[in-house]
Amino acid sequence: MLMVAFVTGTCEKEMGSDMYTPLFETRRAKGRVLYRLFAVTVFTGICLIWAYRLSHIPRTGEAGRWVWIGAFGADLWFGLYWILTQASRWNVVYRFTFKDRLSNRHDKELPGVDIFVCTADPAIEPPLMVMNTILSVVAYDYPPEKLSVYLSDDAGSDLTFYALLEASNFAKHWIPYCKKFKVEPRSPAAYFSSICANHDETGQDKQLLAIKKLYKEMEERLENVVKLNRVPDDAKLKHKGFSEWESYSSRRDHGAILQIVTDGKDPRAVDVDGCALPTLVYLAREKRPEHHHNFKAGALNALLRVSVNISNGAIILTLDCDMYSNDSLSIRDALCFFMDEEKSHDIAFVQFSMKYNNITKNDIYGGLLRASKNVEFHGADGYGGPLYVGSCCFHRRDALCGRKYTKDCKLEYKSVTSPQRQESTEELEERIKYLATCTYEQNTQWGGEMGLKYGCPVEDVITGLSIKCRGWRSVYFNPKREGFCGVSPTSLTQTLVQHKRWSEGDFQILFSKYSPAWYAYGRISIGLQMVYSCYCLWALNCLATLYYAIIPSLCLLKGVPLFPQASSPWFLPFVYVISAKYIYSLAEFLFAGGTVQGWWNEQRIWLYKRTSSYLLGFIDSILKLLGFAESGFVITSKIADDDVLDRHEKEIMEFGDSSSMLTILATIAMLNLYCFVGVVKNVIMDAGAAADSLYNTMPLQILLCAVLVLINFPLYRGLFFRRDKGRLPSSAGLRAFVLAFLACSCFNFLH
Ligand SMILES: O=c1ccn([C@@H]2O[C@H](COP(=O)(O)OP(=O)(O)O[C@H]3O[C@H](CO)[C@@H](O)[C@H](O)[C@H]3O)[C@@H](O)[C@H]2O)c(=O)[nH]1
Ligand SMILES: [Mn+2]
Repeated sequence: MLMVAFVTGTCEKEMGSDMYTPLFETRRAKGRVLYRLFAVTVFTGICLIWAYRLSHIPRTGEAGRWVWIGAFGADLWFGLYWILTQASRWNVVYRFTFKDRLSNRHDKELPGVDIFVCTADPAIEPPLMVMNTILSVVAYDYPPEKLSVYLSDDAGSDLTFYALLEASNFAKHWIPYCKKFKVEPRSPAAYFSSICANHDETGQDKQLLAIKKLYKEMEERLENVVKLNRVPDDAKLKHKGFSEWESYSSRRDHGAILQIVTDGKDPRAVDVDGCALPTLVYLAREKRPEHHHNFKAGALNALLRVSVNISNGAIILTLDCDMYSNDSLSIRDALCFFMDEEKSHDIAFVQFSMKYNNITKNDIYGGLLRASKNVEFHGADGYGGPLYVGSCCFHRRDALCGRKYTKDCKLEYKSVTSPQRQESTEELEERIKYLATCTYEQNTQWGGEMGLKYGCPVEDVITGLSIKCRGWRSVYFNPKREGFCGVSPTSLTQTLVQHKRWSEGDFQILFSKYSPAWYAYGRISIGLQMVYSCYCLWALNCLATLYYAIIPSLCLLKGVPLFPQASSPWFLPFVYVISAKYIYSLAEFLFAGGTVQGWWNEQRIWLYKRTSSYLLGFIDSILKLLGFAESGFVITSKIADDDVLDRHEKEIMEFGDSSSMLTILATIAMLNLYCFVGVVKNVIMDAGAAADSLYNTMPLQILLCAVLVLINFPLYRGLFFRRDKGRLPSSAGLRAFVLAFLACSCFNFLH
């Protein structure tokens, strides 16, 4: 193994082709045996807890029988769910690429790569941000004649088109600059802010100033256009493409607009140094009120069809508009997985990890999902591959379009040439526009067996699963320097809304044709079935979590014990399982580069997501199953006011507008505060013996209630002590008071 690792690309060539050296390597995580032993001890603890619950059910007529049965249900659920999560930790693997070998062996015959960037609303996805993403990918270190970038604009906005024209002009300066100075990252905004921070402007000073000036001018123009909400007339006259907007009536009602902004096949398309430019295409598919547009999945499918006729890249990268490339060599990394002579033939997609440039030190909204990024996806990789999460993922075109895996599925990049063309760019645009019309997909397999799946708010996860069910594998690549960098939500409401969409979508997959629970059986490994089930069951977690966040505290106030006494031997498994689980999760978090405060914040966010987003996601899914609701796609906003950003920097929780989700969270927080204060009051009034017996009979309930009060601290602060705009709205607070009071009274009345 070591030997192979040290053979460099050049040696390889000299040794001849009979000596195969892989383009990538897979290493198993260390300490797996230790982890498995640990997991077995926790499992034993869980079994003991189940045994305790079953053997101590109060008899009919005795107090607390129903709450006990409920607690058994919750413990059973948590135990079973914990077992499912073990699949993500049982078989962790890491991947490493050898890009120098790729260059030595394949540099002359690299496949075409098509990059799809999606945007949907210039008001919450600022064109300047989108253009930074576009510029970061047109500047990839890859032969320009093999690189094509497509922007799908679901808003069909001439502002975005204008921005793309501006970006294409700026690219003529930016690409040569990046290549000359080996710039990283290649999103101009990110690059400029990174060098400001480092004060490292030696050597290239003059050119840096020049390119920065060009960028600032572009930035100003784009910001002006957005502010005025219209494109200046002189710009409209300069490019014939704007005439397409003459028949445009609204973002939900317009014809297909296809504009090849830079045609890589045109010899005049060169940068300031005279080098060829990558192809750059703008597409706003047709939208009509009477046709459902299927959100991002519909947009990507239109791009899949249109791009066949323009560049037909064998490899496709899908990107959200807020995820810029952070490493100009990522395409080459991905190709190491697709072009290895022996191990690549069944790899359908390579999901890259991503980082976020707006996450604060202690990550108050848990946006990083550290465990998923650094452990669970590696674990999924060990069983056949990670989920496709929509962005930062390289696909084989044929697999994404519905091809089944068979033994002869080696990537045929040499025979897939980009279409030869006799016609002019305009003629081509006119000829293939119909591929992006509303009616094109009628009576076809698109959205079903072909392309991205329709009807699910997480089109990405279900599409990835269906690809796997057709026999393919995927790979998770999490390099030291992340390949992509994006924006994470900066308010609690946004985080909760995003997770509602995810949990709802994942839950629906469980009941879809591609259910990981039954359809996938025999098609993917059992380990991977478990991994997928974990995500699909996020929503259902709401029930047991709500139970734990409410009932034990109410019982505490009433003096009904739900857990063993401190002196009982049954106390031990509870203490062991709880501490083992949390100490392990803290260790995992710290190991993945987090802080203790960050871990605490993440626990809070899990509680909030489970009790609000997942609950509503669960309810909506049931309504949808019964045919009462339709699934939507609430786009996450990528902008925020200055004072919101300021609070974000200071890690002050931003509650935002009064949504039903905030009311639920506030109700639970109030209820626990009420119970806790009630218990403290009783202890103080009774003093002595009463307090002692309380500590002995209900230590775990006291602990649970205290932790719930402690973890809700930012919420009490937002309700009682803050005056800024990001505080918890008093309407939500008022509703929470009433609801918490009602809950306590009802419980008192029933028991
Ligand atoms: O009708 C739509 C709605 C959204 N989008 C685009 O989809 C992307 C993701 O939308 P966003 O609001 O940022 O959602 P996120 O929750 O951040 O997205 C995650 O979750 C989605 C599935 O719910 C995946 O599609 C994304 O790739 C994944 O990053 C953005 O580029 C949007 O422009 C469209 O193109 N058309
Ligand atoms: Mn996003």
